Amino acid sequence: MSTEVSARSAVTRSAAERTAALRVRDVRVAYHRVEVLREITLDLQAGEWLGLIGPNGSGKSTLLRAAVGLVPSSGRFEVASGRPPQPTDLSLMPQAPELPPGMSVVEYVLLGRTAHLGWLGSESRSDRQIAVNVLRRLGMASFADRTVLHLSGGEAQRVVIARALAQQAPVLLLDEPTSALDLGHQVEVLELVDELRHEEGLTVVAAMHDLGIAARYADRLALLHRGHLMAHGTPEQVLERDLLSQVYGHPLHVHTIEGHLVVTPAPRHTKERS
Ligand SMILES: Nc1ncnc2c1ncn2[C@@H]1O[C@H](COP(=O)(O)OP(=O)(O)OP(=O)(O)O)[C@@H](O)[C@H]1O
Repeated sequence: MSTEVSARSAVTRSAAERTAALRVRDVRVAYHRVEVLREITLDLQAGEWLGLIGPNGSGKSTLLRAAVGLVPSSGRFEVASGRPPQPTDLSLMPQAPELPPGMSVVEYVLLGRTAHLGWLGSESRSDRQIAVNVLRRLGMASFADRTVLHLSGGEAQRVVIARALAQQAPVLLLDEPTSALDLGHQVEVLELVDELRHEEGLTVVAAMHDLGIAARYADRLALLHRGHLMAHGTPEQVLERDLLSQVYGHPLHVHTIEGHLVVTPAPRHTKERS
């Protein structure tokens, strides 16, 4: 079942395609001949936030990794001008990157500038300033000279986000960016990304497991299940109780609390007392 919720006219669709920051066309990925992404087609407008949701193993990371060429795919990814993405077009914050031992935080964040350096080029003072500014905006300026291996899980995750932001690509791909963060830091990071979206027209694709948080920040959600795009639309359209219960394999409730969507598991069936 595929639910493309918004039916647009052909005229509107071609206009939207022209302004898309990222187009995904019939993308398929197979690992060892087992297909894990099947005919994914999506358009992302400049400045839009797309939330990528779905159970474990549904294909979220694979889609993000395929977009930056880390896994081979068939079909097409295209950026605004209709060409395939170059390293400066898309920035991926991977789910669990290895942090190089012996590297300081600021050196690690500077790796985000690599896509902007020429062959054998080295970082300039302005690259360093960009890295320091990103760390400052994430409240991590005082960590700049610490070694990356001596960070807590949440601190390390924020440093990985800093590296992705330092790349200053127009499209930011975040793979579970806040899974290791406490509530305060979750909001801080997501608000910063949202600010950059509004200030600089950054386009965001964020894979997240917390459906309520995903709904709060995303303009649209894309729900993956076993490599299929099951639903695609506004959070109100996609966070539908029966669909989510089917996809997640457990009865779920969808509530609206103080204007925000919240998804909770239904309590397990308990035996009625006789
Ligand atoms: N390198 C690989 N080799 C073989 N199979 C892989 C590889 N990477 C991922 N897979 C498989 O591809 C499918 C999709 O995985 P993927 O990591 O994209 O899912 P996900 O939605 O990001 O999951 P999660 O929410 O658990 O991070 C899974 O069945 C997974 O086991």
